[in-house]
Amino acid sequence: MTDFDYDFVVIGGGPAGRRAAIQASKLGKTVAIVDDQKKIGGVSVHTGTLPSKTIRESVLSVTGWRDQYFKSGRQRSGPDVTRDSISSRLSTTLGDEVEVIDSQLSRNNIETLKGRAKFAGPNKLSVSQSVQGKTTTYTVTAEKFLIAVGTKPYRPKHIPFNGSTIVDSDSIAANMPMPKSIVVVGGGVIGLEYATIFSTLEIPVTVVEARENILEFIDRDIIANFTHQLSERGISLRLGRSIKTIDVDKNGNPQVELDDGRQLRSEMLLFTAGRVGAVDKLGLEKIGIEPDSRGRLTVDPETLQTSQSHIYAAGDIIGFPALASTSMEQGRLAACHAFGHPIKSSEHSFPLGIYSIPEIASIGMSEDEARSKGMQVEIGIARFQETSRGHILGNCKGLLKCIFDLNDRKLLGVHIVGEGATELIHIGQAVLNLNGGIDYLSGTVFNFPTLAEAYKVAALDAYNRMPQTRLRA
Ligand SMILES: Cc1cc2nc3c(=O)[nH]c(=O)nc-3n(C[C@H](O)[C@H](O)[C@H](O)COP(=O)(O)OP(=O)(O)OC[C@H]3O[C@@H](n4cnc5c(N)ncnc54)[C@H](O)[C@@H]3O)c2cc1C
Ligand SMILES: NC(=O)c1ccc[n+]([C@@H]2O[C@H](COP(=O)([O-])OP(=O)(O)OC[C@H]3O[C@@H](n4cnc5c(N)ncnc54)[C@H](O)[C@@H]3O)[C@@H](O)[C@H]2O)c1
Repeated sequence: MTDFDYDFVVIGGGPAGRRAAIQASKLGKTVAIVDDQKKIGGVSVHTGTLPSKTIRESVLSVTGWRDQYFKSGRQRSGPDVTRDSISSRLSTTLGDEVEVIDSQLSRNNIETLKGRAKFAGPNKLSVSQSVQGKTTTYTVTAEKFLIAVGTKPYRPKHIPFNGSTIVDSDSIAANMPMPKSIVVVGGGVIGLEYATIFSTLEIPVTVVEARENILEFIDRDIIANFTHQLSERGISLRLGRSIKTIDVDKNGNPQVELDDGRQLRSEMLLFTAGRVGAVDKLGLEKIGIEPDSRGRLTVDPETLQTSQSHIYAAGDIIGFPALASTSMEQGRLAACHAFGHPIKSSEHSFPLGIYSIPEIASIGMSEDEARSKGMQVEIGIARFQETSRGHILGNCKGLLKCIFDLNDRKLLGVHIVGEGATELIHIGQAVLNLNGGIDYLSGTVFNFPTLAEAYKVAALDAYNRMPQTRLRA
């Protein structure tokens, strides 16, 4: 048998890589993670999930957003106070997170190798690290590998990124700007999360989205409520519009020309039109693996093996759904398969959570999807204003929508917009995945006063409209 330095080497210290490494170590394997950043954690900890959610929480707190209903106006803090508050919260939150990760890895005897990994052969990586301008390179061998290198912002060549007035989401996470106005190009998840954060700071926001609708994977009633809330706040949505040119004027301010000839001017432009796999200089040609045009890798969805059976891939690099939550589970599945403990990937629906202001969350089928499959459905809707908790919070604009199968009374989908949506969705997730339905939700007792009570209100709403013959005696 060939001697390798490690049983398993993971490239990338994000959620997929870390979960895989810990799982392999629990199975008694020798494991190393190679990561090219100063601190472990990946996009999730340093430029993506955690920074954006921490900035959001900080902005909600500094603006008194959650209390606005009871106050005559919103709190106004100067940009310096806001920026200081964000940066101190970011430094504490991310610092704590890195400490926990470091401790988990060391408790599990996982070695962390700092540097950029590149395949030098089927079982060989070269790792290069630059310290004070001097690059050192060494070789590491392993029996099996996981590619969990994640993604980076898509930066087309014709966009004049300059790191100050024309930026991507990495720049925002590194240094939260306070522009006087902002244009966000790309009304996807990242664009809308940041657009609503800026708007909460009372910064005028215009979102340009090439498609006719935003977030097409979310139920349309939820999007109607969401876009209504955005327009009430003055966020301008330019849907079905693409960018003709983006330039900077003599003051360095972005100037956008849309395909209909309209001009948009602002102090800053955030470009969030998707992400691409971080596969450049990974030496994939040395191992016969070819990425697609967006740098993503194809794997067997059951085993997470690439075309080379000893090389696995997981996380954002394999594409949809590209979430921290699903990446972790993919990493675990890959490690279990690699070391003889295959587990079946869950057939259960997973939730989506969008941390815009207000939040959106969703699980299962949308109404359109169920109807397009020819299913007979009944819909139950609860507005947060129908719950006492909504009144106590002064936050009544939320909506919870349940979709039930009219024939077997089972829950098919839940869609929520409003405070707490990303937490509330897990009640729907449990009921849906355990095959529950309208009888459970309408007959169960929820704590009072809670927003969770909206599930009961929605279930009763649907129940009252169901044809009598289908109602249980
Ligand atoms: C702004 C933003 C907000 C987000 N919010 C959410 C959210 O709220 N909820 C959610 O579930 N998901 C969210 N995501 C998505 C989430 O961050 C990703 O799904 C997750 O980070 C993917 O994890 P990963 O393990 O694939 O790799 P990543 O977290 O991308 O980490 C990959 C690591 O590998 C390193 N690397 C790359 N190439 C090499 C190489 N050759 N050698 C060594 N190291 C290398 C990278 O530098 C990085 O450290 C968000 C993403 C962004 C950008
Ligand atoms: N809460 C969460 O779970 C969360 C939060 C942020 C990011 N993420 C992850 O990050 C990934 C990337 O997010 P994203 O928002 O960058 O990508 P995305 O693919 O979700 O959205 C990009 C949007 O930009 C639009 N677009 C593309 N080119 C355009 C152009 N030239 N002009 C105008 N619009 C254009 C697309 O139509 C699309 O709606 C997501 O798919 C998601 O997996 C998740």
